[in-house]
Amino acid sequence: MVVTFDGVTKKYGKETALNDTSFQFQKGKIYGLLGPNGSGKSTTLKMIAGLVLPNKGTVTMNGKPVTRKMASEVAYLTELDMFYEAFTVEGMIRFYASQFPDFDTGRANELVAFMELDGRKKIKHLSKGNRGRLKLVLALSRNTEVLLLDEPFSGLDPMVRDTIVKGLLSYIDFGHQTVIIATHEIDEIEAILDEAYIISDGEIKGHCQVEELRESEGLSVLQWLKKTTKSEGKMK
Ligand SMILES: Nc1ncnc2c1ncn2[C@@H]1O[C@H](COP(=O)(O)OP(=O)(O)OP(=O)(O)O)[C@@H](O)[C@H]1O
Repeated sequence: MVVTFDGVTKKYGKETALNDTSFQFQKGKIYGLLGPNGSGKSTTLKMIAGLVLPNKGTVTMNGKPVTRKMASEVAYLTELDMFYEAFTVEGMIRFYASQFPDFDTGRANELVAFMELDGRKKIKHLSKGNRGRLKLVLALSRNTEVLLLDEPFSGLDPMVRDTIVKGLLSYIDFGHQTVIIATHEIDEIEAILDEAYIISDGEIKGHCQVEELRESEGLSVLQWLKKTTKSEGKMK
């Protein structure tokens, strides 16, 4: 699935989240969406998921405009709704299986074991980090053409982040899925990214092919980000 932003502006009242922005995400690649707080990363993901519509310009998937009805081709990792607090982890997996025909219950159970989650625990009794793990289980168990991960590692113990990030790779459908990860945890995901965009003040300030950046400029993504934005203090 090719996702294209063409001259997109999104305003929330007087606040401009995206300002006449054009960029593209290609099929089968993993993208990092980087930038300071409030730069428009979450808004970008919400627009692909059809949860927020542009004031100007178009967001398309394979040339078709994204509509408010969340496209079935998109899995969007977001906060778990209060509605689910009384569900157990296993109950949540059953619920997702009933809601999404593309949901792979076998993979979800594997991921629950990989993430060392207790399937019988209620969501309201999970720690923040374990809620984060459950959200990843749910997002990675969908067989969608687009996978959107908004701060997927927030709340995760830094000791296990690395293992989890590496483990994620085995659950991403390479060549088929377009994966977009909005994050400040650049060090952790650097190894899995194909490309990255820097977004700041609602505008694209940089785009790189990660391997090329390493080979031709000898820069890590974090170094490139710092060089491009010259605003290290803004990053976590
Ligand atoms: N529902 C909303 N109502 C009003 N303003 C909003 C809303 N959502 C986002 N904004 C504003 O739009 C701008 C972009 O926000 P967005 O959440 O997309 O940024 P972000 O890059 O994801 O930030 P962070 O890294 O802090 O999560 C910010 O100025 C934010 O305050």
